[in-house]
Amino acid sequence: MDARALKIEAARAALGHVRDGMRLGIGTGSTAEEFVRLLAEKVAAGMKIVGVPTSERTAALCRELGVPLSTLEETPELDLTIDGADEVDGKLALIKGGGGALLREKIVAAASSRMIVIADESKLVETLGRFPLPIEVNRFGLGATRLAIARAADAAGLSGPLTLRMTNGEPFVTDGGHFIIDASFGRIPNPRALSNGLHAVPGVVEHGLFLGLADVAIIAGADGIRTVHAAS
Ligand SMILES: O=C(CO)[C@H](O)[C@H](O)COP(=O)(O)O
Repeated sequence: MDARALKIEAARAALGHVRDGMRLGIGTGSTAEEFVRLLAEKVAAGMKIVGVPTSERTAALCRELGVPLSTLEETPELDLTIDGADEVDGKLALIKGGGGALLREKIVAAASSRMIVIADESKLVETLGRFPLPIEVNRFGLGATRLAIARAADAAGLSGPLTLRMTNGEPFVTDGGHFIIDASFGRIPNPRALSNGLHAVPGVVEHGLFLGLADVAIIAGADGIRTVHAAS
């Protein structure tokens, strides 16, 4: 099975958790898009849900496919968010933000009673950090923020290149109008310490460590679907 087929399998399994009447957070990325396509089929067949998208990209796909949308202003509490991830560890700590939507993804996940992560098995890791950690930063004071991030990482015992994300020769700009620094720290044995340190940097808007947010991960692999639950 190729990677896309695995993403579809994970998305299909997650769809089994969606019930009529639910208020859904809808993630961003290629795996989340497979979920949107399957969800749209259910909606076309009569399922009543309302979705809050985590990016303009996801919102556009939902509109195109007829998935009804709301906002966190209209619908501030959600029943379930289904989203992809760049890395998932065995305790369901995540790295997200490869698609640049980490801020809205975290706000939506935090507004949800439950979060289900969908991924192919390549995303499952023993320790987070192989994937560079996306850090969303205010455009103002970029040099000072970068230095403060390096110091916060150092205090957590980490170091590595901090690369401003670029697209077509220009800095990548998030839906919120911010920049992203991709931090290649390597293994992150204590994500909580790093998270706390990064949150203390004024120019950091948010980072891609999702800790204590995911309840279930649905991982599709060559041997089938594996469901990982967060320890209660
Ligand atoms: O965090 C994300 C976007 O900000 C995505 O969930 C993450 O990048 C995974 O994407 P994909 O399903 O395309 O591998």
